[in-house]
Amino acid sequence: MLELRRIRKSYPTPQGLLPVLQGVDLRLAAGESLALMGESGSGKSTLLHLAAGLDTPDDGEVRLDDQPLSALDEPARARLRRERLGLVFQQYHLVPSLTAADNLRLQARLAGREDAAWSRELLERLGLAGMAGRYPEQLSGGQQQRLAIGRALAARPALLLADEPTGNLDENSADEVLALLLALVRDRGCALLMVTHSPRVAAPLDRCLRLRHGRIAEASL
Ligand SMILES: Nc1ncnc2c1ncn2[C@@H]1O[C@H](COP(=O)(O)OP(=O)(O)OP(=O)(O)O)[C@@H](O)[C@H]1O
Repeated sequence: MLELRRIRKSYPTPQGLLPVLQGVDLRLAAGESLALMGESGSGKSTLLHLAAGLDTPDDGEVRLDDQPLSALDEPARARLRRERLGLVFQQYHLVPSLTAADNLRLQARLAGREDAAWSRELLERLGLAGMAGRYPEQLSGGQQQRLAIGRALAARPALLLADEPTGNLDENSADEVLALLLALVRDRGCALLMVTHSPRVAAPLDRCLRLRHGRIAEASL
């Protein structure tokens, strides 16, 4: 499903090049869920952006559905993202001029997979059914976070990439939303790569990896 091979990535900084990823290998099978942990600044978000084809590695290869992303031009990468991936980033990137329901609908339509019943079910299961007609600014932070999760799942992606998807929720809501996210992902056979700082959030996932000094290792919680 997703494969990262010998990925290297550095950022230019005023002090010179900052090496962030220094030979990262990772494989995620269809339907598998994987937690990615590591200290702040260890490169987790960088890895997620590379996996989504939103940034390119300095060296190494990202393969999605056995296709090297580097072989695709940007429009083809964007199409692959729309049709195969769901993204939940720390900034929700909801469309402010669209209601909650329309944020979901737009995502599904862009992927050519509009499904009113599934959108309704998502809003319901995420506890947002009564808020379908509200605009993002009329929702609390936690509700926006749940809407961002719903939007990412609206087009039934094969792979969900999520960066701290429950980071803005209190512990009880985080547990609830995480359980729901895992149920939705498992129901659909969707693979999941989730960045988290929390061993508690990582625990129910199939595997856990840790980024350290630019490399990746199997982690125990
Ligand atoms: N565009 C950029 N230019 C320069 N440095 C960057 C850039 N993006 C990230 N970095 C640096 O690269 C390192 C890795 O950043 P990244 O956001 O991937 O870490 P992270 O593990 O996701 O951190 P956190 O857990 O705090 O979100 C950090 O030291 C960060 O300051």
